[in-house]
Amino acid sequence: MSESILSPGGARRVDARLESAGLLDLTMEEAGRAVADAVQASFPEGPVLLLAGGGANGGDALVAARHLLTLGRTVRVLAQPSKHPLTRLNRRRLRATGGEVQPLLVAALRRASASAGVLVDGLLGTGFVPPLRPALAGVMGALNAAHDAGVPVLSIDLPSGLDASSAALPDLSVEADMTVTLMGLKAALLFGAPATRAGRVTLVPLRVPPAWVRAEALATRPGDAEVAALLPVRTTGAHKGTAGRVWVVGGHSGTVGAAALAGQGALRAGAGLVTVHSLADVPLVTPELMVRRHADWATALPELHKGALPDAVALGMGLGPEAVQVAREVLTWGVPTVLDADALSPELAGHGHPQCIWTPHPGEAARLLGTGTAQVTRDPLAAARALQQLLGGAVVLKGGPSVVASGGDGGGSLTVSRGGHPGMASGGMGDTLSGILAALLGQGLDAADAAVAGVRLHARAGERAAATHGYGLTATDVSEELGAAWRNLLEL
Ligand SMILES: NC(=O)C1=CN([C@@H]2O[C@H](COP(=O)(O)OP(=O)(O)OC[C@H]3O[C@@H](n4cnc5c(N)ncnc54)[C@H](O)[C@@H]3O)[C@@H](O)[C@H]2O)[C@@H](O)CC1
Repeated sequence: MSESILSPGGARRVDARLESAGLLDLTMEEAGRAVADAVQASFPEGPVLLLAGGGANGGDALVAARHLLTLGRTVRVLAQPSKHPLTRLNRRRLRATGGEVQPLLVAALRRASASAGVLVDGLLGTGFVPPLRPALAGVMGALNAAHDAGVPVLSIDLPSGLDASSAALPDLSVEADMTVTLMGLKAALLFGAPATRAGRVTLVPLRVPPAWVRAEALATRPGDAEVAALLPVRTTGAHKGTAGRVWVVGGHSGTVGAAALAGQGALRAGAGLVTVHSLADVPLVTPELMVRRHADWATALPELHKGALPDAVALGMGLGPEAVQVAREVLTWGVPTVLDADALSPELAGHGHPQCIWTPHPGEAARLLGTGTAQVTRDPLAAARALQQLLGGAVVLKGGPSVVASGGDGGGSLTVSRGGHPGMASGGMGDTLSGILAALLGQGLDAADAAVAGVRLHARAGERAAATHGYGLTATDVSEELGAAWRNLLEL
């Protein structure tokens, strides 16, 4: 199932629709109940200490407290005063069912947390507008101190203090072991240092009309079954000429391995015939790979153009200083093309076509956009969208997780990949990905589908290889798991 990623503004607009339909009370009830269920399932022992802020995030905590009470748990609630009508209503409901609500004071929090089995953070959700007001800073400091002392913390919607739409870490935010996020994912739960504050994230979609949420989604995160549906299917009559002919254009003195890895990735992602074109001597990492060494590109490219062109090209991996010139010419062929590494230059903006996939990492993205890497990593969704507008085709902004932006009617789409492994942070991984993407283009996928499927395939292969190699993972290990990763996606 595809999951939606919501901005605070998007969540607010769904909220407004729920309110005008008279459903907001039921939604808060469902949210609070889901939080109580998560507490029961993951933290079944000891008293539950719930902290409720003044907004609807606090309202969710009050609903959770009522359910936990009726389940027989010992419950302690510390709450800020609230003007929110539903939060006030749920405070009355909690009291009416025997729950006590005390003021949210640092001293009371310190006392109660000493014996708590779990602490529930319902202070701030998507309604938080930075910067944090000092009154809550002391409370959050005491909450984090309890966490450091070993009390597990469950945050509602997102850890308090995080800006839902930003991947930048604020000075102070709650450190959670688990986050129950509501209706849709939030960018802060997926990217950068804020994501590490959230612990294990569980999405509770809530029974809200899916179309309302989809209409507000900044981006989606496709499920594996949806990715599997994009993968090419062969007929029994398939042969090497119909399974995609891929050219890898890359490699230079000292960086020939990059082209070889891309070639290997393409073969392992199902390409029928893969030829590496280079000015350098490319090692035959896989004997099935064909290699053509050229004297110079000025002569080689027109010659190649005169013959049968391939179904897809991967270009730029270790290609060196001539990459932009080579890319300019290859792009005129109109063949589906993956542009990576040295070919990721702002000079190529306007030279691409709809069947191009551009694959920058954050540093390359910053260079393309004329900005800093920090700006790219602070908001990878916005950066991916801006790159797609600059370059056209599909863009894979690589990272953990990667973002795919593609064009099209209605403004195109943004998807966030799932999975992968930190062991994939090693040289050559991007080269393998370029080969995979070219193989999928060569097997007939369009740029957007190839990008989404290829990134997930790469991540899944990385997960498999990491099970054996951990942080010692190499790009070759990932390539070797590609066939099994493909099977895993299909076997769901
Ligand atoms: N449809 C939805 O969007 C749903 C939302 N729900 C909950 O509602 C939350 C959003 O509720 P709200 O919009 O009421 O907002 P929040 O409850 O997230 O935040 C508002 C509260 O935070 C305080 N606050 C804001 N900025 C602050 C700052 N800089 N320093 C200190 N305090 C600050 C405000 O004074 C107010 O008390 C979600 O995160 C989620 O937990 C759920 O009830 C389920 C349905």
